Parts: sequence; C-alpha cells; structure tokens
Amino acid sequence: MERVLPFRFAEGEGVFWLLDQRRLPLEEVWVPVRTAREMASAIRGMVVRGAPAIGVSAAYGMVLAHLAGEAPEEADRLLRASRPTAVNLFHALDRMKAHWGDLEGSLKEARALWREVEETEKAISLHGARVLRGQVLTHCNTGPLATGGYGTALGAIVEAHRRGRVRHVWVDETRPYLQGARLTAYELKKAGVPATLIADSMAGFLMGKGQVDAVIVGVDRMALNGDFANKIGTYALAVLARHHGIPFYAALPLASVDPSLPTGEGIPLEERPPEEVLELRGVRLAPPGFPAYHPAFDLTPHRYLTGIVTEKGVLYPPFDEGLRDALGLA
Ligand SMILES: CSC[C@H]1O[C@H](OP(=O)(O)O)[C@H](O)[C@@H]1O
Repeated sequence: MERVLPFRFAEGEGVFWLLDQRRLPLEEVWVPVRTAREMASAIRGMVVRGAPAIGVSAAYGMVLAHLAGEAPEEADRLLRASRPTAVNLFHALDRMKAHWGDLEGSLKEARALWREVEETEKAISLHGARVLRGQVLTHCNTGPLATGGYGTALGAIVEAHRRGRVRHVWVDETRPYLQGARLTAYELKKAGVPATLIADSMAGFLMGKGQVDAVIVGVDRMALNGDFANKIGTYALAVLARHHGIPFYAALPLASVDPSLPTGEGIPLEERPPEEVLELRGVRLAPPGFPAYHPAFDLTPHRYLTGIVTEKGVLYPPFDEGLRDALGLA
C-alpha cells in the first residue's frame, strides 16, 4: 500500500507534523506540534487517531516535552488523559517513562517504538492476507493513517488484493466520525483496490445476499481472553457475521493487548461529544437542542471471533492460550 504517513518528525525543527485527519479526504493539511500539551490536544481532537498511530504520537509527544522544556510528569499526565481506550497510548508512555529527563534516550525510544510498529504491521498484513478472499467488509479505518504507516486490518486487505485473493472491499462509512468514508476510502483509492462505500446499516443486507466472504476489523484494546474494544458498530458486525456464518477477524499488534485484563469488562469505552453525532462538517442534522449519545467504542466478546491476526501469526480459539503464548506470559 502506498504509505500515506499520518505524521513525520522534523528533528532539526523540533516539530512533529500531523496530517490533519479531520480535513481528509478533501484537504491534505499538515499541523505542526511542538509540545506535549499540543500533542495531547491533537490526539483528543482526533487530528491523529487510530490505536498504533496514537501510541507513536504520544511517544513523540514526550520527545517534544523535552525539547520544549515541559515537565515530564505534566506532559505524561496530559497525554494519558487525551483518550482512554487505545492501550497503545499507555504502553508507549510507560516505555517513555524510563527516559524522563533524557532527550537523547527519549528520541531513541520513540524511534524504536515507531520502527517496531512498522515491522509488526508488515507482519500483520502478511499473516492476515492468508485468511482473506473474495469480497471483504471492513469497518472504521485501520490503514496507514491509523497506524505507523502500513496498516493492520486494511494492510491485510491490501496485501490480499495484491495476491489476487481479495477482489473487492465493502467500506462501512462508520458513523458518526466517518473514518470509513473519509479515510479508508481515501487509502484504498490511493492503493488502487476496488472498493464500494456503504452506510453502516447496509452490512447485514449485503451479508444476507451472499456478498460478503469475510469481515476484518481493527482493535483498540484486547483483553487476554480475546474480548476487544473497537469502533462503535463492530459488535453489531460481529453478531451479523456469526448469524450469516461469515468469518470474522480482528487484526492487531500485540501492543494492543492489555495483559492486565483477563476479560473485556475492564476496558474503558470512550464517550465523545454529542455534537459529533448531531452535526456533519458543522451542518446541524437534528433539531436544535435535541440530545444525542456518542459511545465511540463498543466491546465484542471473543466468542464472535473466527481468528485474531497478529504479527506472530493468526490465533484461533482458545484465544487466552494463544495470546498468553504470543506475549510470553505463563
Ligand atoms: C488500527 S487501530 C484503528 C482503530 O482506531 C479507530 O478508532 P479512532 O478512529 O476513534 O481512533 C477504530 O477503532 C479503529 O479500529
């Protein structure tokens, strides 16, 4: 897949540039970030989003803190408070903590983390391509923009297409933030993969007509038993896929697993401003004053999963054994 990088670090300038994902696909606008405080605001505001991309950005947020003279403790606090669900953010900040007060050490750790994210995504794409065929449906955005530059679920889809296994992709628009319509469509068009945008409500209809051969989605946080949090709408897709006997996969780097959680019950599910449901590009959709609810993630029980695609291969039930083994846990 053409590498649509979500960010770049201009080391000489001390600036981490973010491709503003709120403006895509119609405008490619780069936003400079010079402090951890600005990075936390950019993550919260979804200038950059996607679990692995959030992790890399938070790591460089700590590099910027050292360059800007921010107190590491305060920088860490601000970044941890930016978004609650993607565990990659917290794993990254845990790694950076060892280098508080050390600019060179912080820079080396952030570079290493980004490099590891890229390597895991390449492996995920190769392993995932082997389980996909025909027409695949995906939800939200899990391509280069959400990751370190190669993608997870979408990386597997693009690799499977390159191998002649996948011939077409159904792209869920992914209301209300429209990551599918705006970002996945943007990436698949650049990658030259045949794809069609659908409203989220159309997925079951297409499954019932035999037009979906597999579903693959990303993960923001997975528990040790395979329960996982992902973009709102994922759970509904999982139930529909099970009803129609369609294989359902989650693709993730092991850095998206939270080893402190035996089940998904403890995963924090972010709620975002109701305005993101009530408005579209600033155009009001509902009557003035009408209330809205915006759970940005939902929890899918592991029993709905056919397989879990990781950089170490595809795991099949019982997932807790496979995940513990992949993580090197007893
Ligand atoms: C490769 S993980 C991408 C993951 O992140 C998305 O959430 P958001 O756009 O709110 O950051 C969504 O859950 C994707 O599956």
